Amino acid sequence: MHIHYISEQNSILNHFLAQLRDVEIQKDSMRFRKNMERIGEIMAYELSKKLSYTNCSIQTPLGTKDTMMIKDEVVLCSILRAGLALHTGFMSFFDDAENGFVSAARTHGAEEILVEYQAAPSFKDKCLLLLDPMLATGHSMVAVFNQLLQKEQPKEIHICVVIAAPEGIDYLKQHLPENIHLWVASLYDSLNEKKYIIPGIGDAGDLAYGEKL
Ligand SMILES: O=P(O)(O)OC[C@H]1O[C@H](OP(=O)(O)OP(=O)(O)O)[C@H](O)[C@@H]1O
Ligand SMILES: O=c1cc[nH]c(=O)[nH]1
Ligand SMILES: [Mg+2]
Repeated sequence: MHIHYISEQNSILNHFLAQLRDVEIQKDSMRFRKNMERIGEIMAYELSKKLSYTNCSIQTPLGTKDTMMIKDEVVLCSILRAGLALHTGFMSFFDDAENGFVSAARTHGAEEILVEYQAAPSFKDKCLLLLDPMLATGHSMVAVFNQLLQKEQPKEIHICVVIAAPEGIDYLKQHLPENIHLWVASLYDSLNEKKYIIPGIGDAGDLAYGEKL
């Protein structure tokens, strides 16, 4: 698995991650969602550098300009609920991408994952970006991956998360194909006995959309 950390170099990304984590600032759910979006935009830009490109000729009013454009179609697929705000950020940059949504709820202390709702286009021979801000045990991501790829295979796969625990990264390494990319925005988080990421941010879905019953 190719792992890309996008905050190894200091940048304004530090501020957006800090605001996600800040126990006071995160109480403003609009700002929380906006920060997820802005992190999604930064990650989308960094990821775009690793895609395949092909030469296209652009007609201007005064002539033509050869321009390298992204070669493959992109499909953005996020994991409900927390993935939605990250999805908006990616969509703002990959604005001609098709979009898919899959639900995943951790039950019984993250030992079981309930994958129910799935609405996704074909991603055969396309570049599939799987989006979820949190990678704790990795069980949700692997459950969704297996469910999505039951019938067809994409040309390439990029898993995009904001905050990852080492246990989650190891779990993906054990259960997913070698030739996928994992993009991570934060560094140096771990996992507690309740399978929450420490210091983490708390419950991303609840912070973005309200506490679920
Ligand atoms: O790596 P894992 O141990 O599977 O944990 C990560 C998952 O947990 C959270 O979802 P949750 O089940 O809280 O649903 P929500 O996003 O609707 O809050 C988060 O959004 C991830 O999908
Ligand atoms: O810390 C965590 C772990 C899983 N899901 C979350 O939303 N937060
Ligand atoms: Mg949650």
